[in-house]
Amino acid sequence: MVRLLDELDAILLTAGDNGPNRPEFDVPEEYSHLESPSDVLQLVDTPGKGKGWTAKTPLVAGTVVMVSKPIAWTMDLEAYNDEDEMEDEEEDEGDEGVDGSKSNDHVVLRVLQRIKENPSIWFEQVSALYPRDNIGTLPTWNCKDDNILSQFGSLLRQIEGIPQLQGKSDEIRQRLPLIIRYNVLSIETCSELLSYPGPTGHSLLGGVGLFHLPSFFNHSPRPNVSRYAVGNIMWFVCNQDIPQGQEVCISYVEHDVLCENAKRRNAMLRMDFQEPEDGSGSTDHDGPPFPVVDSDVQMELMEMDPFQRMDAIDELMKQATGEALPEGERSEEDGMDAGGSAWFQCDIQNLRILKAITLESLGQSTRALGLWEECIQFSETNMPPNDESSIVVRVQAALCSWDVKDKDRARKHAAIALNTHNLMFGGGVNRFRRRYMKEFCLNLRKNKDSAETILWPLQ
Ligand SMILES: C[S@@+](CC[C@H](N)C(=O)[O-])C[C@H]1O[C@@H](n2cnc3c(N)ncnc32)[C@H](O)[C@@H]1O
Repeated sequence: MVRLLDELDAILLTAGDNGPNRPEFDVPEEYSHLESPSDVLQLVDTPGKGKGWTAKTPLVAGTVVMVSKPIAWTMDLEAYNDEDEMEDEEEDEGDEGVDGSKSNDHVVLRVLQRIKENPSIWFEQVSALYPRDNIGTLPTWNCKDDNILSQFGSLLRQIEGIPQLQGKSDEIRQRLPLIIRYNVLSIETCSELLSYPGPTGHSLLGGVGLFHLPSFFNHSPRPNVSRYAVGNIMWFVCNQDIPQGQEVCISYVEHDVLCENAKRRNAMLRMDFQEPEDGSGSTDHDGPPFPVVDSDVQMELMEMDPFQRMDAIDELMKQATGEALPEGERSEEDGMDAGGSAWFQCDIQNLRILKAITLESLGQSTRALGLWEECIQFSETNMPPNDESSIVVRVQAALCSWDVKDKDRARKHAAIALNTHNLMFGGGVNRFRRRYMKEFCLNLRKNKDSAETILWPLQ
């Protein structure tokens, strides 16, 4: 994994004007037996859910159950030419609910290209994926890009001419876009990006892909498997002990929205099935339909001078917690008394992170430490067990504690961060230090004595 991370950094360093090249890795040899995980997982049919993976044997937390590379994938950068286009489409998607994204449309073409080159991909992998029947009951593909539609038509005509695929083009035309829609997984390298957005992070390499066996993971709002990617390779790891026979699920939505009520989770899921209501939906206040403090807002805030940023964060925090209305929605009468605006909890968490970073850069490390510890509390209460987000904030809490000379506290946070990381990602302190290298370099702390070499000494 360290080698792959180094290669990713090299790809980013040599990126040209059109962005970085696609990282195309093979599953590392030590994990290749997990491309087909028949020793640990079993496919079963569950009424109402279709096929899904279950544990074939008892699985302990930290077990890697599958490692996979996509049949085909696209980086978002390749699919979207400019930001405006991406924003316009997000608005459209909100209205129409079931429309595919442009990245998905690119994956449709890439999978079709792969089927053309190697027809067995259709027969042995893609055609086995959901939806397999009753496709007439599902919303049809709504591709708005004429160029993609014409390439799709042209590839289908070429496919019709391939002897093994003769008579298949109608089925492929109808099913493939739906297969992509219901099975693609987002690919983001390492969620430590949560605390490290920006042009030198790995966000440029993000995209979506169609995977074969991972497509049989069903969704749960309480997933017992977490996933992470390095380049185009995806790891699936048990985040808790799983008894034999229990269903093994991932979350189709980002972990940081899992603590929202079922109504909001369902809106984020945008699938043809709904998670059952959990009783919390009815108390929803009018809040934004999607999280607000995304990576663009975070970058915008980080570009401000720290004092100005503190004011902006405090103002957003008030809006997020319902103490104030967003700018433009205030009137003389209601002033700041908006009441219950109910933003997403992950927005509040992101604002806490940004505020802690800002306070530390202003030398107010004791106040920052309080916020880092609130972040830990939030992650550990609301995210799936052993979530990477809690490791990220523990790393910061350890470094911040060291800065305020609370060495015991620093060692405690450091040990928990390393142990959790080792459970979910393996590789001991070397891999840990490689993955958090950029976090260590954040230029926040007055104490520049490389606390990381003391807190996480190489063995
Ligand atoms: C990626 S596929 C998962 C594998 C699928 N069950 C199959 O039979 O191939 C996604 C589809 O599985 C079904 N699904 C996944 N999680 C579900 C859940 N928690 N409840 C009901 N259906 C679910 C939905 O039909 C969804 O569109």
